[in-house]
Amino acid sequence: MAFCNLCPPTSLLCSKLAALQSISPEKLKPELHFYYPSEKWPFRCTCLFSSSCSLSASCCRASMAEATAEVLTLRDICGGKVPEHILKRAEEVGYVRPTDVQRQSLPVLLSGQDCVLHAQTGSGKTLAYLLLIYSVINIQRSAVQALIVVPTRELGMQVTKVARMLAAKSVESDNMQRTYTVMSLLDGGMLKRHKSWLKAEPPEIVVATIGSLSQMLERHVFKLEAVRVLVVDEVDFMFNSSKQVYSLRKVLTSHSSIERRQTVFASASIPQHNRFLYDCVQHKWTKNDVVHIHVNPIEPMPSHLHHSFAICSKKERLGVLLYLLQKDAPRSGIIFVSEQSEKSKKAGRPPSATLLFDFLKASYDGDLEIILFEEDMNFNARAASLSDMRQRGFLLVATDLASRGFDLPQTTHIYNFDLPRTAVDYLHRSGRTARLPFSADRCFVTSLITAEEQFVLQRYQNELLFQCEELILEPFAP
Ligand SMILES: Nc1ncnc2c1ncn2[C@@H]1O[C@H](COP(=O)(O)OP(=O)(O)OP(=O)(O)O)[C@@H](O)[C@H]1O
Repeated sequence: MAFCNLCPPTSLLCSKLAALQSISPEKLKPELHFYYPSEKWPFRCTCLFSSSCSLSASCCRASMAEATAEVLTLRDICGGKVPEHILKRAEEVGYVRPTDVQRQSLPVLLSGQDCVLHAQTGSGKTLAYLLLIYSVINIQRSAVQALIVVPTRELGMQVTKVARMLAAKSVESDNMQRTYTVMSLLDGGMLKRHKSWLKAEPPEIVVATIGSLSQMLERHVFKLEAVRVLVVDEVDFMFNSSKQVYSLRKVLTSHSSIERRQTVFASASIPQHNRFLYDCVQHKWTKNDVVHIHVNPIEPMPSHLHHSFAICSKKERLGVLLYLLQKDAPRSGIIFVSEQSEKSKKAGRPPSATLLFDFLKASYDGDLEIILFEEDMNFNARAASLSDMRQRGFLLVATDLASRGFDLPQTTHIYNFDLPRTAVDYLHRSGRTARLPFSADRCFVTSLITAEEQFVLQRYQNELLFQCEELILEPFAP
């Protein structure tokens, strides 16, 4: 039985399936028979992930996903490549079974190829790229070896937390106990202190917002020459942001080179992804053979989300929201409000998030803590809000600043008090709920819209392929 060394899961899968007599070929998808047609099934499978494989890679992956879903663990996929203490720690915190994106991407990532991870919100992309990072860094080398670029301070804090949690156990190296160090280089942070730290004892992993990272690179505080993995999370947002795109391009092409590093881009939304992949190669953001791991392309939204809308006038909205909060009794919820316009700022009006927050403070009589999170708050106030959210049930009033990257798995309800500006924003707001990968519990997204906005919501439904049900509010009169 010869297996391609690029596809360790294949050999494992075969031996596991062989051992597990209970799984018969009939239980698997028909495409799989095509690859395993012989009587000796499953021993004929060889190089499903190999680049020399003549069969369609995506087809292979889809079939593999079906089969591996039943038997493989994260340890099966990563064992021998990701250090044992990291895998143990992952298991201790409950990461045993791989999610779809982890199952499909890890073999490719661990084989060293550049990747675009394109999978639903809450699908576990962070763990996928962190396991890759821990598989390549060398604890004996004192240099920044992995860099994760994120769009916001809050997402950076979260990624840092997961990275540190995985590296919590120390390893023995040169007769010393060492742990991997993870530095967060985030806007609003103590850059002076970080500067000394970077010079004295460079961490193996840096998680950075592009503003702070660029400052450090321009001042030659550190270089990216030893970086072996470069991840850009929420990549579509970063390339779309006029403030971030210039610096990001510089990091990708001037400060480091594709030849020396493995590049990973991640997001739940990559509009016009074929064009993006073309640009990746053309602009040398990735190598030519970058792999697009697209999980659930025909279902961009998590399936156990229930979407609804209530039609009401702008004046009625506060009353309707209060009514819905009482009726739904969320475990925790996020209420999204539009960002304040420049015109309204100039006129000296308070942001609508603050107005709604004040209203709920005065009128909501449920058990949840009302918390505010918006652009105008300083970084300390934002951090305080985040820590409040982690401690008890909450109703968070937020702008789209909270629509990407926040991982608060206890959130059961999302309310769009203002309709998001784009379908992509709708997707990311909705993705702040349904964040327990193996749970079938239903979570809810409700939009409060005027009759005129109904066609906008319909457009989002067409684009994101989901159904939205109308809530009939009668006999309630807000
Ligand atoms: N293998 C796993 N087993 C159990 N839970 C997991 C696993 N992988 C990830 N999770 C959990 O799933 C949740 C979502 O993961 P993560 O934040 O990585 O999603 P994401 O794909 O980056 O989402 P987004 O695009 O919204 O940022 C987290 O709470 C994480 O702890």
